[in-house]
Amino acid sequence: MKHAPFIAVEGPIGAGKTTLATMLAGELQLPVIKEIVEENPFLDKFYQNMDDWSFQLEMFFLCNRYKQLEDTVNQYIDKGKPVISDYHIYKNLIFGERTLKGTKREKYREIYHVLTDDLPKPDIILYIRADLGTLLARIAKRGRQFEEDIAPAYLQQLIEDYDAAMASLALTEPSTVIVTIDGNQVDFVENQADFTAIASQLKELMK
Ligand SMILES: Nc1ncnc2c1ncn2[C@@H]1O[C@H](COP(=O)(O)OP(=O)(O)O)[C@@H](O)[C@H]1O
Ligand SMILES: Nc1nc2c(ncn2[C@H]2C[C@H](O)[C@@H](COP(=O)(O)O)O2)c(=O)[nH]1
Repeated sequence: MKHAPFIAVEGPIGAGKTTLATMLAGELQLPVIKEIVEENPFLDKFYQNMDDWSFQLEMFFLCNRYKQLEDTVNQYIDKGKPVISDYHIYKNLIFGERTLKGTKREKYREIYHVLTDDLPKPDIILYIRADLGTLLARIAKRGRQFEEDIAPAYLQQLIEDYDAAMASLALTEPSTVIVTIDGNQVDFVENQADFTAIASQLKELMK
């Protein structure tokens, strides 16, 4: 790779993004950028009434990620330092297209493009795919109270949205390497060999 890579771990809710990004950062001695979740004032309200709270929530995520990405550019990318993040800013569009309707969706889409089109995109995406049963089990294991009522149908839609989004990114961002990880079969938490295989593949890609 010509320059120090910007790596993003992606996948639907509970796929293991934060876990994998943190483990890889430790193994490869990389700085890690993590999603701000617990301080989010709208998430619990959103899960109780999506239609009422989706615009506030999506705008909050977008503004937070925009600021985090700006800081990441200044601290790492512009200085030629590699960095790993537990999300790709494109997820704002994945969620926004799913949760927003009508003019709010159109306005949000415009704001997303104005804010992000000129920002650097990850060179490598580690995309963790997992089926509904796996995601529900991991969300339950994580035990966040506000996620107890996540509708399985919403999660299933997001699984499909993520697949479509990664296929679309492969076409629109052809220089991005997308590595798909089967999160149902590959267990980087319990199985050291599985983790080592992912870390080795990433090291090769970073050369
Ligand atoms: N491969 C795995 N096997 C078992 N548990 C996992 C695995 N990946 C993640 N977990 C657990 O599942 C929960 C959700 O993982 P997390 O990394 O928070 O997902 P995400 O960031 O994608 O939402 C956490 O409790 C984590 O410890
Ligand atoms: N509607 C949206 N919800 C989002 C977005 N990003 C994250 N989330 C939710 C999903 C989880 O409940 C929680 C943490 O996300 P993880 O994927 O790290 O588990 O926040 C979003 O952009 N829109």
